[in-house]
Formats: sequence, structure tokens, C-alpha cells
Amino acid sequence: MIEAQCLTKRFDSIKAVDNINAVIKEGEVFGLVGTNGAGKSTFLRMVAGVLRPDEGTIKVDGYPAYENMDAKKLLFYISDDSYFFSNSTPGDLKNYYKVIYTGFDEQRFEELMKKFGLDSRRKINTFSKGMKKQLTVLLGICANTKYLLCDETFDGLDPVMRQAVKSLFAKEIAERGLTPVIASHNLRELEDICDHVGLLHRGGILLSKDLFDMKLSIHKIQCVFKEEVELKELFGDTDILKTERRGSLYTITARGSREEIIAKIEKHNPVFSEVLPLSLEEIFISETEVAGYDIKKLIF
Ligand SMILES: Nc1ncnc2c1ncn2[C@@H]1O[C@H](COP(=O)(O)OP(=O)(O)OP(=O)(O)O)[C@@H](O)[C@H]1O
Repeated sequence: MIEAQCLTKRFDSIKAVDNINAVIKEGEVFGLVGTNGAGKSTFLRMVAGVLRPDEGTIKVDGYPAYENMDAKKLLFYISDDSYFFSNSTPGDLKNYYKVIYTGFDEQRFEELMKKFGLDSRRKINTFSKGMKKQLTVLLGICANTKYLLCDETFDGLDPVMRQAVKSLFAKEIAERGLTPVIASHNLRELEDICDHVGLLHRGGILLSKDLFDMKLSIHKIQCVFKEEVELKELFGDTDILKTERRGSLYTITARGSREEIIAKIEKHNPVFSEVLPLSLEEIFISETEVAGYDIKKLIF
């Protein structure tokens, strides 16, 4: 389990991570989403033990993460801008990581390199950005660690490679209980693979929930009523995140169970009503809008 308690990191006057409490359980796929500059990379770098928290704690299986070998050997961190030793080849990196990670599976690495069409003897500085990403993913998988921290790892891969990496992850999760923590802006992708999503905004966690529960607890409803209705009266204490009206058609995004919302609408005899599923992207936009990150303010 990875556990953050009251975790804070500042860079001069910027609070990059602000008093975060979070738990990442073993065997789940944790998606970390958030606005630009929300603190996702800073959070991951603290989990990886690269950055020292200013306040609070971050522990990996009970070990404090910062510069602690007991914690570090449990995880592999794929940074968003991986550094490679100059003139090194994938073969050199393999030799380096197998010293650090005693469970490193050399044979599997060679097999996967072949499958992905990557040459172990070629200099990495001649690889494209996507090829470098593929290489770091393969190193991460073959390191055989319990946790794999991925910072925008999928974002530089082409669609075929993304599928290949996703299926590699699925195999590792099923066969040895790998726990990936994936920071990404590609919400569509995360929706396919994550069990749990943490949404960060301005250094703090807006919400952290199982994706399934998240989708059950927030809904978009379209409805038309014969007569004018007062939405506040209709929904009572239900938390409405967003309302839109076009003519007589209301589109409402609200928290609550589907049954509870339908019951409230039915009371007012709608001419038409429909509950629509919300995508992770819509949930993200609604939640961050409530927190003051309004797309309308950004469109000129
Ligand atoms: N080394 C640093 N020195 C100064 N400020 C930093 C440093 N690293 C991050 N920050 C600041 O901390 C905040 C959080 O940055 P971070 O990279 O963690 O965000 P992010 O959620 O990963 O963003 P993005 O989605 O844009 O990649 C930003 O305001 C950023 O400018």
C-alpha cells in the first residue's frame, strides 16, 4: 500500500502538493488525473523517493519513500522526461537495472524488445520519443517491482503501442498483482484500465474514488417539463454541479444515485427524461469547474 498523509511540497512560494491524504491499495490500477500544474508529477516524484516532502509523510508498504532503498526496490518510476546516460544502449540500461532490481527478468526483456521491434544495441539517443517511452515501459515491466509509477507514459505512444502496453499491463496485473499508478491527461485511456481515480487540482485532491462508484454517484439528466419548474425546489438537497437550459430542455449534472434523481424528476411529471452515462472526462470537467477551473473562462 502507498499511503500519503498530510503530504505537502513547496517550490518557493508555489504549493505544488498541498496537504494530500491518499491511499493506493495493492492490486488496483490507480489513475492520477488533474489540471496542468496540479501536482501530479510532484506527487509521483515524492512516491518514487526523488523529492523530499516538506510536510507530512509518504510511505510505500510502510517504508518512508525518500531516498530509502527498502521503498525504492518496491517500485519503478517512469518519469515524463526520462534521463538516459549519454551514448547508452538498451542493453546497458538492462545491465544497470538488473543490479538495482534483483528480480529483473533479463530474458523477458530481450523477448519484449524483439516483439516491440527495438534494437538492444542501438544508441538510445537515436531513438524517437515514442521508442524511448516504449523502452522505459519494458524496463519497468521487466524490473518486476510491485508498483509501477507512470508519468504520462501512454501519452507519447501511438494507438497500436498504447494497446500493446495496456495488454502488457493487464497481463502483469492478472499474473503477479502489479499495482500501476498512472498519471495521464488521456482520460479515455484511463477509463479503460483504472479501478480507482484520484483527481488533483491546485495541489489538493478534489476526489479519490473507485471509478465504478464515481460513475454511480454522479449523473447527467436531460428532461423537459410541461410547466416551468424551479430546479432548486425540484432537487432539494441534491448537489447540482451544472445546469444548462435550451428552450424547454434542461441538462443537469448532479451528485446522487440514479434512482434518487429519477424519483425527484418523476414527481414533477416530465414530458421527457433520460439519465445519460457520464464519461470520466465529463466528471473531470464538472468537478474542476465546481473548484473554479471553468473552461468558459479559458475560451476567448
Ligand atoms: N522543480 C520545480 N521548481 C519550481 N516549481 C516547480 C518544480 N516542479 C514543479 N513545480 C511547480 O509545481 C506545480 C506542480 O507541478 P507538477 O509538474 O507536479 O504538475 P502536473 O500536475 O504534473 O502538471 P502537468 O499536467 O502540466 O504536467 C507547478 O506549479 C509547477 O510550476
